[in-house]
Amino acid sequence: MFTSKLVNVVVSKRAFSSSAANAAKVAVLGAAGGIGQPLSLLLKHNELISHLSLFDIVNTPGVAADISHINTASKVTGYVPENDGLKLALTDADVIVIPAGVPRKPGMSRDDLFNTNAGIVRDLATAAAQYAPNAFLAVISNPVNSTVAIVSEVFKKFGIYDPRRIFGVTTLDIVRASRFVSELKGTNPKDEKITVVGGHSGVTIIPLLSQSGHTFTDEELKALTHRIQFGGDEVVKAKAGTGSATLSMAYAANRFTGSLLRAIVKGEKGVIEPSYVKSDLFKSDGIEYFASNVELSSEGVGKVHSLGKLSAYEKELLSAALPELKKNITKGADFANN
Ligand SMILES: NC(=O)C1=CN([C@@H]2O[C@H](COP(=O)(O)OP(=O)(O)OC[C@H]3O[C@@H](n4cnc5c(N)ncnc54)[C@H](O)[C@@H]3O)[C@@H](O)[C@H]2O)C=CC1
Ligand SMILES: O=C([O-])CC(=O)C(=O)O
Repeated sequence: MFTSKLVNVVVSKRAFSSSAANAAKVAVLGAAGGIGQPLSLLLKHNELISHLSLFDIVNTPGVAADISHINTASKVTGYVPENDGLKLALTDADVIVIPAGVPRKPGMSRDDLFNTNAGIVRDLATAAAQYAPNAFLAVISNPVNSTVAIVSEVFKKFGIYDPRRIFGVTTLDIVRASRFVSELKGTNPKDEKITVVGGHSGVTIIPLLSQSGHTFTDEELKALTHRIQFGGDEVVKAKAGTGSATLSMAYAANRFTGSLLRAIVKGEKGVIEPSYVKSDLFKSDGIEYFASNVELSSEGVGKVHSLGKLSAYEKELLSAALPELKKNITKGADFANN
């Protein structure tokens, strides 16, 4: 009796992680940056994380030492490239979150970051493929519409591609949308469930406000849609050359990572987190990745939800988004394959 109980415990504990029984090793790449630091701070509070592994090209030992004093159970380690730092940071990681790369300055588009960030993401994805081929990977680095394609192509080259494990983090668009709608309607943003689909830049961000349960005048609809699509620009402008959204992004990435961990570590069902993933929704238009509501499972992407009924206005937004999205995806895939 006693022995068999013990065996059961051991078996169920082994079912999940390579690094710990019922908690995960999470690696943050770009952990000393504007997003990386507050994100790591928030992740330190997550009891589903046993080991928080922080990597950046600079300053990570200090960030890790600082965060490691917080009295939650997880272990925190910090690495820089010297002495096999990236390999050590990634080995046995269950989840990899990537906020590495340069942010926008006023006047730039997310695509203007491609020249710098594409190479950074390709190199980090290459290391992930080598040292943590079974990990789930969440890309924050912009342009997300392209960087997800880069990671996917790198993983294909290594023969380890599993589209259920790769996510572009678009949570901030949903966070903003619920906040902006609540400001207009005088509601609690926590109660607002606004669906945002497409990609993560300008016109590729498509809020489905017709599904929000609210009614809007045409003027309100246009203003809200524009604000959700260009919310990132508001922050870039206000920060006046010192960067883009970091704190709200850390909040959003923490929410996304937390949802993913609930699905993959605890096997929780019905966790829906919108994200930019391999999707068949617009396959016939030649579009490989698309953000929509995604039901997470123990394998990562479970069910990709379809868009539901769109208004005439939303159909127009979709028509404007698809060609841009296709261009961004092709650019990323071509980069990784050349
Ligand atoms: N998906 C989204 O919704 C959002 C994405 N972003 C994007 O996130 C990225 C990071 O933004 P911030 O944290 O504000 O920038 P940041 O410049 O403050 O931090 C970036 C960090 O990446 C590090 N880094 C650079 N090359 C690296 C490499 N090869 N390996 C590891 N680390 C490396 C830098 O040392 C730095 O600490 C940007 O591309 C930005 O556009 C920002 C906000 C929202
Ligand atoms: O606007 C930017 O460059 C950063 C970003 O992706 C966002 O805030 O949504």
